Amino acid sequence: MSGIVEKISNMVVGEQQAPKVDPSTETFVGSIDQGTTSSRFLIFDTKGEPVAVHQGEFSQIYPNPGWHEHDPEEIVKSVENCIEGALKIFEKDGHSKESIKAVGITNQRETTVCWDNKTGKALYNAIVWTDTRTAALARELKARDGSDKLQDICGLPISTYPSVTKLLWLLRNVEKVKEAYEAGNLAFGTIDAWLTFKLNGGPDKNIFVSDATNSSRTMFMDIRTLKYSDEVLDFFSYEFDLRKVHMPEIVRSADTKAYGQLTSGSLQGWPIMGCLGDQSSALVGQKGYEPGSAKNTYGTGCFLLYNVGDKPVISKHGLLATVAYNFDGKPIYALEGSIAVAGSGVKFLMNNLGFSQASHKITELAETVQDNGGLVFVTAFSGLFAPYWIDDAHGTMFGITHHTERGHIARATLEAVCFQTKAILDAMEKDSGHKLTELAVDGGMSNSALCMQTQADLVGIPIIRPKMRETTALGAAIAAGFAAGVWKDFDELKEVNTAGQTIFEPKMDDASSKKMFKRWERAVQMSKGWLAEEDAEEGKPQAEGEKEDAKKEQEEGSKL
Ligand SMILES: Nc1ncnc2c1ncn2[C@@H]1O[C@H](COP(=O)(O)OP(=O)(O)O)[C@@H](O)[C@H]1O
Ligand SMILES: O=P(O)(O)OC[C@H](O)CO
Repeated sequence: MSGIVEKISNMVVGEQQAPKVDPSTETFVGSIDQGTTSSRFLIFDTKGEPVAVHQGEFSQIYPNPGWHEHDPEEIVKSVENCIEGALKIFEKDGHSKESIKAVGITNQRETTVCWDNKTGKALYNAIVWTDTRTAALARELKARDGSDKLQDICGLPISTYPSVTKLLWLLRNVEKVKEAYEAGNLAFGTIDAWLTFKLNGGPDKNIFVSDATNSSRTMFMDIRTLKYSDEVLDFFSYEFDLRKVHMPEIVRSADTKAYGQLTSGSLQGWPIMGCLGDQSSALVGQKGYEPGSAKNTYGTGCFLLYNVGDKPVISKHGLLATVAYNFDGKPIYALEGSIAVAGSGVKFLMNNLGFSQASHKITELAETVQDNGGLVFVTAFSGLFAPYWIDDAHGTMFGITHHTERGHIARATLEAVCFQTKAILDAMEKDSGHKLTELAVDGGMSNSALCMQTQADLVGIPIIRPKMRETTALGAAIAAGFAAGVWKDFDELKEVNTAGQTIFEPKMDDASSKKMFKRWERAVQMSKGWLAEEDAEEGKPQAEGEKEDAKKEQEEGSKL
């Protein structure tokens, strides 16, 4: 949570009810931000300032090495709690919910949910975008005839990252998913589709939609037509006929009707009018509307999006083509560099290695040393994503000596994201033929000034950090606000979030910066090939019976 939002939450606690403001004199837009580690609901005024927020974390489930799941029902509950929490603050401050004109949704992308479209019940946990259980399956798919043609259609290469491999794994391995498929009741969706379906009350209304920024992360969508691609569906249908799987209708990112409305809670009846995958949303929130503008969001992972205008650019250097937004049927595209581990590396030091209890303390620890002391941490917990796409690496530290302290490890963890960003910018320059002159940043990890200074030093251009860093949520509010007529065009947003920026200018000399990066590149090459074929074999989920047995054994054990 960015500092400014923490202040808003703290200010309100324990304060008296403020005098009521006439709702006809105020206008607000709500934004659901469903991220990888937490959900939030923010309420923005027309200047793009958040006036109320509530955030809640939910369970991260890691059943096997490389597996990462979420409970889809818990995600919905966390969103509902956040709406109630933020609304309480909002009303305590004297505002009325009647002045909230619409709600937008932004969400973690690729994460895959399968549910029964008759009962509305999820059939398995959501498989999270970081999950690498499909490494062997991805290799199998890459070896099939025609696999090299897919990226040109959908913008993404085959890897464990897009939703398709997750769906195929669920069809192969989860009995309930197979049964729903056989019965013709299997619904597949990313988190945006699941949330809109559930927030609309489930099967009764059966609102089943997704916007193109989310659909472009499944591999199923033709990035030019914004429709499901027959060629892609044919390619992936060799074992299961994917046309038998219900997939959401692809709609515009701003729409007055398609997303329906909230059917329960204090905002029951309020319309959902906007939807953007979180990285596209951050680009919109950073006002990256001109071709050539870019943003880098340091959240759980880190994602650099570069606006390429109204035609997709299919990367030749390890980047992805994605939809930036589609407000009016004229889609705008981005080149994307995706880094799997950013803030999750910081959390790993905290939760798994017990380095500290708070994220900012990791930065403080990193500041206790002058430099990385020769240590390089290739944080390939999910393999390495862009621009490398190495799926047979795991996290590896190079250069440990008797000199190495915890501070060096903290520093190397922050630096790993900066190195990958540098590699992505180099690739982007080759793909686009343009060199960026500055980079806008946001996301939790951008709170670390040390990390942002290192970033500026490594890429050699100024890093611009806005004061209000909830730009992801702001993007979805802008999408909903466009549909609701709160804002009419980008010009009206010119002044939003411009005051109080911090600019990190490059300070390191060129030779030292190049030397650091060269050492990183050597480490990346050396991390390749760790996972042998037998390590990458597909895992199986625990069968229901086995789960029960394990539970009983545990209970009996604890009685002894
Ligand atoms: N001062 C800080 N230094 C380093 N990392 C930080 C700092 N503040 C927050 N983070 C990291 O940022 C991440 C949360 O960012 P956020 O944008 O909220 O992510 P998401 O939207 O993916 O849930 C966490 O992993 C957290 O450890
Ligand atoms: O949770 P974040 O902010 O790191 O974003 C997750 C991305 O959408 C995954 O593609």
